[in-house]
Amino acid sequence: MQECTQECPQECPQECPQEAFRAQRSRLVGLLGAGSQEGFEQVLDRLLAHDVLSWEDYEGLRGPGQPLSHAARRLLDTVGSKGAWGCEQLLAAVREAQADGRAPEPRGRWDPRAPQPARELRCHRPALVRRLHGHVEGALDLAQARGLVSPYECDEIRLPIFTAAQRARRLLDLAAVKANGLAAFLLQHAEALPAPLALSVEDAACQKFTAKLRSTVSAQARFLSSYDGAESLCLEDVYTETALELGAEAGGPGAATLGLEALFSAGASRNADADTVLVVGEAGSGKTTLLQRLHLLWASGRAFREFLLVFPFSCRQLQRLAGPLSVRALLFEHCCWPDLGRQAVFQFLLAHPHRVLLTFDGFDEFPHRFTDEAAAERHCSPTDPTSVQSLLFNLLQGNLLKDARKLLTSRPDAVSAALRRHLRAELLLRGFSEDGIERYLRKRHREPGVADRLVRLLRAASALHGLCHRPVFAWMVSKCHRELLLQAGGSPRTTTDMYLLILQHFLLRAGPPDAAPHGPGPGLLRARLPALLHLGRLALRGLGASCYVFSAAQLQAAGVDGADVSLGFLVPAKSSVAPAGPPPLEFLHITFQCFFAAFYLVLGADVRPSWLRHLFNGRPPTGSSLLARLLPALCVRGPPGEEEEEEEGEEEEEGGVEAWLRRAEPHNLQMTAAFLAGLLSGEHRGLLAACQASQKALLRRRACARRCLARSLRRHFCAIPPALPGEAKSVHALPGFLWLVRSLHELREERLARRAARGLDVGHLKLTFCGVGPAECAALAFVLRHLRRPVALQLDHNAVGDVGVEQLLPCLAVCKAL
Ligand SMILES: Nc1ncnc2c1ncn2[C@@H]1O[C@H](COP(=O)(O)OP(=O)(O)OP(=O)(O)O)[C@@H](O)[C@H]1O
Repeated sequence: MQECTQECPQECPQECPQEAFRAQRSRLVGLLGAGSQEGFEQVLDRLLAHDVLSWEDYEGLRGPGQPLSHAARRLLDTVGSKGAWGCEQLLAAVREAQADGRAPEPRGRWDPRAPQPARELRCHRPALVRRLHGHVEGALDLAQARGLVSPYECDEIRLPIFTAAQRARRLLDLAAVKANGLAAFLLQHAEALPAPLALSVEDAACQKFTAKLRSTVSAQARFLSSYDGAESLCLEDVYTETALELGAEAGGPGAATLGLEALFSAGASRNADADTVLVVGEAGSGKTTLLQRLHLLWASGRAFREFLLVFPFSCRQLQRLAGPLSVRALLFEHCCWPDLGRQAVFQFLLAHPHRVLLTFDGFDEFPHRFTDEAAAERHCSPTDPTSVQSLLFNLLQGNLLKDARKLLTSRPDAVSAALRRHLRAELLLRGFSEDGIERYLRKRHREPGVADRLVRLLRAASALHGLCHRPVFAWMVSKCHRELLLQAGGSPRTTTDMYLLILQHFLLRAGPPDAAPHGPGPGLLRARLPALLHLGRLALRGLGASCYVFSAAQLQAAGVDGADVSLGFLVPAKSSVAPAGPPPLEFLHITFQCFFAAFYLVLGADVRPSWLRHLFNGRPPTGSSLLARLLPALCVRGPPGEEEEEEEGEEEEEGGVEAWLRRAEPHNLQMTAAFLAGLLSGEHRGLLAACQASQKALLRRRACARRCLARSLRRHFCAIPPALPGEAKSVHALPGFLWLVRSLHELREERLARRAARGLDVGHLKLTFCGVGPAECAALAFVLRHLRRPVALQLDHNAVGDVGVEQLLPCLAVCKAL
C-alpha cells in the first residue's frame, strides 16, 4: 500500500460506519487499487481473521489475474453487505496495512496446542504470515519430511513468482484444507521461530545497503554531465522544471500538467494493475535530466520517500551487458553491491517490492523492440539468469519484481502498442515552458546583464526561441552565448544552424591547429576536417549498429585518435560501475551523433549519393498495413530482409555506409535526414564547399537528397484517401510527415516547398497528438504558406504555445481555421 500519498480513511464520529464507508468508497478504491498487492492481501488477512470474510469470499477476492482496482471494488461490495461491524473492520485493516513494515508484529498470540488448529491458524493469520515470512522453505522441508505435504505441493508454494509473504499465505491456505496435522505442525513450528524485527528494514544489512545505494545514486545524480567535460554543473544549480503532462486520454480532452513529485501519485491512466510508468519526450526534451532530478531528490530524502530502494539504469548501459543475467545480478552487480548480507537484502527487496523503484532511461536506445512475440517469452525467477532483453521485458510486464515500480523513458517512436498494454500511466515531457527558458538562462548566467541580453535576443529571434523549448537547445544557446550576443548577422533559425554554431564553438575552444584561422568560418572547418570525418564515421557506424557507447577498439576502427577525442564531442560514458580499462566514450548527446553522421554523409569520400535515399526512403514495407502504407519507410520499417531482397545485386561494402543506413533505427535516421538536408542547404553551401575537394560531389548529394525528399512527400500525399462525398478531404498527418516537413525546412528550398504544397490537396489537416512544438510550427509554415486553397489546421494536444503561433504567422492567411 502506498505510503502517505493519500490520507488514511478515518472514521467519522457523527456518521454510522456504513455511511462513512459509503462516503469514502472512491477514496478506498483508489487507496486499495493504487497500492500494492501485498497491502491488499494484508487487508484480506485481517478480514479473514476477524471473520468478516468467509473462506469463499476470500477465495473469490484473491483470484489471480484481476486488476487490483477490480478486486478492491469487489471487496468493498462484499464487506458493505456485512453490516456496520464489517465496515469498521475494513477501515481498521486499511489503516493497519498502511503502516505496513513499520508496524510491530500484530498483537495476540496463537495457542500452539489449540484444539482446533485450522481455526487458530485463521484467527491469527496476520501474525502467522509475519512470523513465517522468510521461513517457509524450512517449514516446507520439515513438513515434507513428516509426510504432511507432497513434493508437488511444495513446488507449488515455492514458485518464484510468489513473494515471501505470499508463500507464507499459500502454506497457511494449504493447512486450512488438509486435515492431516499440517495446521497443528505449523502452529508449533511458528512458535519456535524467532519473532520478526518490528521493522525488517532495520536489519543491519538492509540499512547499510540502503545507505550505500543512496550515496551511490546521489554521487551519480549530483552533477549534470554537461557534456564537454570543461564544466560540471551542479544539477541543483541549473535544474529548471520541465512541463510534464499526463496523457490526455487519462483525463478527458485536456492534458493535466504535473509536478515531478506527482509522477507516481497521478493515478493509473492506462492499466491499474501494471507497474510501469512511461515518460515520453523527443530527443533533448530533458528525460535523462528529469530522472537525474528524481534520483537526487530520493537520495537526499526530499521526495519519493515511499521508495526505500531506487535502482537507476540506462538502456544504453543495459544493451552492453553480454550474457545471461538474473534480476539479482542486475541490481547488485550493475548498480550497487551489498557489502553485507546479500541474501537478506535480496529477500527484503522481494518481500517489499512496492518499496522498490527501478528506472530505465532511453528505451529508444535499447536494440530490441517490445513486440507481442518478444513479450511472450516469460521469465519469472528473480534468481535465474536470462538474456538482458528478456530481463527488461519481464520487469516491465511485472513478471519479475511484481509491484516494484518501473519508470521508463523513451522517445515516442520507440513505444509500441504492445508495450502500451503494460503501462500504468504514460506521461509526456514537453520540455521548457516559455518562463522555463528564461529561468534556465538566469540560472546559467548569473553575471550581471548576460541573461537579460540573452532573453532579449531570444524574444527578437522567434525561430531560435522556438528551438529553446527543447532543453538541449537552451543548453547550446547558453554555451554559445558569446558568439550569439556578438553575432552581427542573423541568429540561428534551424536546428542545423545551431549545431554548426556549436561545432565551431567547440573547435575554437579546442585551440586551432597551426594552419587554422583564429575565428569561425570555412577555414576552421577545413583545418579540422579529418577529425570531423573520423567522428562522423564513428557516429554513422554506431547508428547502424544501434551502438552509442564506443570502446577503444571501435574508436580505433573509425580512425578516431586522442586528438580527435580532445575536441570534446566524445565524453566518458556514464556508468554506475567503474570499468576496468579506459572508460568507453559516447557522443555528448544522441543528437550530436546524428549530426556527425549527417556530416559524414555530406563530406565522406566513400558515400555514394544514391545511398542517401535510405534516409528519405518512401518505399512502403511489403505486405504492410494501411497505417504502414500511409507512413513513409522513414518511420516504419519492414522486417529486415525485405529491403535487402529488393536491393539484391547492388554493390555494397559489407558493413559499409549503405549497410549502416539500412540498419539504423528510424528515429535516428529521421534526425540524421533533417541534419543532412540542413547541411546541404544553400545557406551552408559555402561553408561546406570550402571543405569539399569536389564541388560536383556535393552538388550530386544535394540533388539526390532533394529528389528523395520530394518523392517521399509525393508518396505521402498520394496515400491520402479521397474525400467522402460532401466532405472536405481530410488527413491525419503522422509523425513521419512532420519529419519530412522538418527536413524540407532545414533544406530551405522554396521551390520544393511550393511543389510539396501543391501536392497537399486537403481541406482539413489534422495534427493532433503529433508532438508539434514551436520548431515544428516553423517548418509547417514554411510549406503551408504556399498552399493555394485554404486549409483547416487542427493542432490540438500539442505544445504550440505563443512562440509556435508566432512561427505559424506566415501561413495564417491560408489557414481558414486553427
Ligand atoms: N530540467 C532541466 N533543467 C536544466 N537543464 C536541462 C533540463 N533538462 C535538460 N537539460 C539540459 O538539456 C540537455 C539534454 O537533456 P536530456 O539529455 O535530459 O534530454 P533527453 O530527453 O534525455 O534526450 P535523449 O532522448 O536524446 O537522450 C541536458 O544535458 C541538460 O544540459
